Amino acid sequence: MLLAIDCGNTNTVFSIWDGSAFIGTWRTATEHQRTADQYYVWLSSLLHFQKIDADIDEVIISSTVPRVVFNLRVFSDRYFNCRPWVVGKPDCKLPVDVRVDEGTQVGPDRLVNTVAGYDLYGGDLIVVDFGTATTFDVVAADGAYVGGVIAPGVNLSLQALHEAAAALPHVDVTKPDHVVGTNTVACMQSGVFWGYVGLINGICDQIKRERDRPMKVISTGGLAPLFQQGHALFDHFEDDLTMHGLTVIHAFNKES
Ligand SMILES: Nc1ncnc2c1ncn2[C@@H]1O[C@H](COP(=O)(O)OP(=O)(O)O)[C@@H](O)[C@H]1O
Ligand SMILES: CC(C)(COP(=O)(O)O)[C@@H](O)C(=O)NCCC(=O)O
Ligand SMILES: [K+]
Repeated sequence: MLLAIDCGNTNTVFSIWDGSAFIGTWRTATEHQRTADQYYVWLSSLLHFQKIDADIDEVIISSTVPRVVFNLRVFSDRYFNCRPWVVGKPDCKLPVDVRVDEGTQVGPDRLVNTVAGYDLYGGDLIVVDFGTATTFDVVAADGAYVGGVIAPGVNLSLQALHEAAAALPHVDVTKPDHVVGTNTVACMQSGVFWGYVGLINGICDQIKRERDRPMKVISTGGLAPLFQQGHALFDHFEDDLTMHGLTVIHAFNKES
């Protein structure tokens, strides 16, 4: 069975793929100090608790945090006796072209999202991922990754307001009832929520105009449904887009 690991700047997600379905998914905070043994204690106790009998013999990793990869490699080697595929490394091939400026290290999560989006919906896509950062990834008609947009993440924007302004509290993102807020929290929520709706609309429109063709917009990440509510911002929402992409890349590397 395949263990797929998607390590973002905030959270790391582990999923086990039995060849036709994910039999379990678990999320932990991303901490580069975590050792191989700590990962194993955490994962094996969850498997035990949920009575999942997983015979893991392959591992694939996408990590936006380079420092965690070393311990995840040791984890794969020590506990599953395998060398993991690591997206972005030369021995992990991608089924699509990457057409960006020479020397650019595209975030592996963005490449994985591209592969997943193309596999599910074909080309001419914009994939929006609400992570620590909000990324827009553009997929050409032939599936190639041709660049995108990196915007500050939703929670990051709220946190930056709180940290930079003495009188602004920490608030969670939510859809406010009105655009015009009548208290501090409502004003902040409005700025971030409606600011983001404008950002998403504006960037997707500009991309479509720049590429001069209709494109589908696919969203993923925990906060995507919040923005979808009542607004036709996205054509489709895919909860586990990155995990799907990891299984596609794994299958491609096994075949070739
Ligand atoms: N369902 C959700 N509701 C509210 N916040 C969420 C939800 N899912 C994720 N988040 C928040 O969105 C941010 C990005 O999360 P995540 O997608 O795990 O980022 P990354 O992939 O960069 O690690 C985090 O601050 C996280 O707490
Ligand atoms: C843009 C990102 C920070 C997004 O990471 P995430 O929000 O998923 O943690 C990550 O994809 C990254 O570090 N990219 C490298 C630069 C690039 O993609 O061009
Ligand atoms: K991500």
